[in-house]
Amino acid sequence: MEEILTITNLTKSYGSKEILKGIDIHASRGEIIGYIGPNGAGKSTTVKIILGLEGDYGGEIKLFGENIKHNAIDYKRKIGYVPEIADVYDNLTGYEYLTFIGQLYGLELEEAADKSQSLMALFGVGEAYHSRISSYSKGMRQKLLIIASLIHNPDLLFLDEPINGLDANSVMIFKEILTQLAAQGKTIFYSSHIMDVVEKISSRIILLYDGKIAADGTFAQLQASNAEGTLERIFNQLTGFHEHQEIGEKFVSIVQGGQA
Ligand SMILES: Nc1ncnc2c1ncn2[C@@H]1O[C@H](COP(=O)(O)OP(=O)(O)OP(=O)(O)O)[C@@H](O)[C@H]1O
Repeated sequence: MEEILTITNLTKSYGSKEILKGIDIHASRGEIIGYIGPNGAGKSTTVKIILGLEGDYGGEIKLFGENIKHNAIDYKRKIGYVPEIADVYDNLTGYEYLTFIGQLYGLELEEAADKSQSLMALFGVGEAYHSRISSYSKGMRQKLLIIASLIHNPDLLFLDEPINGLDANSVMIFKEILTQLAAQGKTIFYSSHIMDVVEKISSRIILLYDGKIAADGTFAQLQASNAEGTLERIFNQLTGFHEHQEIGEKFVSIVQGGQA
């Protein structure tokens, strides 16, 4: 299988805080990798390093066979990214934003416009194409971000909580899009805390915990070597967490004026 992304012994610190303590990740063509871990584990940090948005790291990252340190610009054309929190230019219309992004990636205006309009229509937001983004609902903005990440037909896609705000029908469409993209040989990194979605769509799941890769395998493999049952239970087990009931009870008690 052609290796698209190879991360070897990646380390990253912020000040004296070690976030990534030497992680190894291999991703091949056509894989959908569910990249999970507790809040603050370093998932976004990993993605930002791969995208070249964070420079100061240890270890080696190869994309499409080349070390990203030696090939600073070219590889970015082959990557799409849906950030968890995005600064979208509110004053632009959907048309202006998407054609701007498309042209940044080297598309001609007409091609970018045709693609954008068709993709917005398919996602059920075609009538908002010429409206300002400031008037979009949360889900409409998310659809815009998804389209913007795909407009240049990237080979590698990084998605951070991509279905945030999407309604149930749109989630079904989006899952189908991911399945089709993977079948076309695209590689997808899917970061999310919604465990049942990760469980269903990922061909492989990687769990980042305490700066290291705590698990890496198919859902079936994770079940075989950890808890049987859902990915949520496997996540609880691998992160050593069992106190949800106790914490929830204390929380409600304090809300109601009781003792901690
Ligand atoms: N620019 C920064 N300066 C200092 N610390 C940072 C910076 N960016 C991230 N961190 C710290 O690095 C750690 C990892 O953050 P990161 O955003 O990668 O986590 P995450 O796994 O994506 O979390 P979440 O699931 O909550 O989105 C956190 O402790 C965070 O406070």
